[in-house]
Amino acid sequence: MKEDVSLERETFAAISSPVGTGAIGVVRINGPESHKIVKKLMSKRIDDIKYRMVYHVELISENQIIDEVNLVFYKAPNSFTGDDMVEIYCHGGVIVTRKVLDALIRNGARLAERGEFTRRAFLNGKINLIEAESIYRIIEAKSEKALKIAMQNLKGALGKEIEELREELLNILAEIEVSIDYPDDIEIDENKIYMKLEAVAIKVKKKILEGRKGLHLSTGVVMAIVGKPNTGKSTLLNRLLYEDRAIVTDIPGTTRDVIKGEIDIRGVHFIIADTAGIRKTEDPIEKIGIERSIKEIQKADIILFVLDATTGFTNEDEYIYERIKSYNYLPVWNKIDTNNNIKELEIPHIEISALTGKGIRELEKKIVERVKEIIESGETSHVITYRQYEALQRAYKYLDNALKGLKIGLEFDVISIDIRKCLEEFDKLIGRTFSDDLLNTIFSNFCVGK
Ligand SMILES: Nc1nc2c(c(=O)[nH]1)N(C=O)[C@@H](CNc1ccc(C(=O)N[C@@H](CCC(=O)O)C(=O)O)cc1)CN2
Ligand SMILES: Nc1nc2c(ncn2[C@@H]2O[C@H](COP(=O)(O)OP(=O)(O)OP(=O)(O)O)[C@@H](O)[C@H]2O)c(=O)[nH]1
Ligand SMILES: [Mg+2]
Repeated sequence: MKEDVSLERETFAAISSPVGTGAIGVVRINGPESHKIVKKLMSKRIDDIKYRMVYHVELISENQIIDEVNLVFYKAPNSFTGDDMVEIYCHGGVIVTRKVLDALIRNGARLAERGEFTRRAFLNGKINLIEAESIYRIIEAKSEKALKIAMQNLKGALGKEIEELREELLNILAEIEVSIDYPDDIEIDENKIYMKLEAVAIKVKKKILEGRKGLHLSTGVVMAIVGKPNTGKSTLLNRLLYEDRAIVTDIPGTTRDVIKGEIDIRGVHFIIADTAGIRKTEDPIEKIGIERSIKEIQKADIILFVLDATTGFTNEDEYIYERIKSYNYLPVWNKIDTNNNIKELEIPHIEISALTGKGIRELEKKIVERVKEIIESGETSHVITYRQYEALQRAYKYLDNALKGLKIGLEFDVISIDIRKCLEEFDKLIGRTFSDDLLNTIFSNFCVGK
């Protein structure tokens, strides 16, 4: 249904300035009909419109003046989107911007979807996918550092590095393929191939390690609250967020899905995920919830392992401990306001009452100490989205496979499969290849009008 409309009416419009009152509001219209639609509304008739020039006119619809505005016409492909486009600078009121938008819609445009202007810029080859993502990060940046790496990416930082790695891999692949095609004529130096491939792998690995820091700076530190059912995880989430976000009951298995909240703790931005209590269960919904908890463990930079002082350390805790011990976790004994059964663990732990708030400040301090080590160590890379991070991880996996294959003397045609897979990941990362689903996921984060 939605798609039919967009095919029918390719020209779309949106308010691009923030909702609210401001000195000036910006309304944009993009697509083949955009010039015609705006001209219809102009008080002056201008026959040979000059592009990228500011016109001062009144917009008139149904004999009523909508507003006195400035206008700029852009002619494809010389616009932000690469399409025909018009920018309208009107007065910045909530009603007046909406009336300008209404007039455009009534004259044949449709409403833009989230991120659709930027999406057009990507589809028209004006920017690559990493640059599109960096525009979003620029808008969302909450610190100067975050803004700086996003801005460097808009100027192609990560994209260029990936293009270079891609070239190196293509060269290696070419050498290998020649030897596959002409096995008798070409003598290939396997050692040299190995070293070239290893050099690429090392660079990718470095990107991944540094990428973690880039992610922290631009999105926040991911903290998962994990434990068996009923230990007070949701109570703790609410306490840390200063907000009644998650449902709390005394029934074990209350939280079914991952519940997230964001907050600054001592100057560090955290994304906190409260998870379903982990236990063996036959309940199909709870099972899915627990699978999600396990996924959050893998994504987290720090895990709060919540233990219940009223039960002590049980077999269920042991089961979870086995799953998290290789990650960065912090044991937290909760409910110390009650008679407690705290068993000393070898590792340092923290004691709190999520209910009364006792020990929470110390917990926050400990958490920040732990993550500061990660945040402040090493270089920053230009990886600024989880998508980019995961693509690099997959790329590395294929390179590693290829290297292992070379070591044990696999045939070149087998090695070349892994190299191609890695190239595919690079292509997806930059957006050289993409699916509608991927674009929908990326641009659905944007605001309308961007
Ligand atoms: N008024 C206005 N300000 C804005 C934007 C916008 O779309 N409109 N931007 C939106 O994000 C950012 C600037 N980015 C822009 C990127 C490309 C083009 C553009 O017109 N590109 C043409 C011409 C290039 C040239 O002559 O330099 C092109 O690529 O062909 C404009 C703005 C921030 N400020
Ligand atoms: N006495 C005491 N009770 C607490 C404390 N924290 C949580 N509780 C109680 O423990 C029960 C479970 O709390 P929840 O926060 O729902 O526990 P949960 O770990 O999220 O449970 P699931 O979502 O089922 O895994 C509730 O009755 C809470 O009021 C605490 O510090 N002291
Ligand atoms: Mg819960």
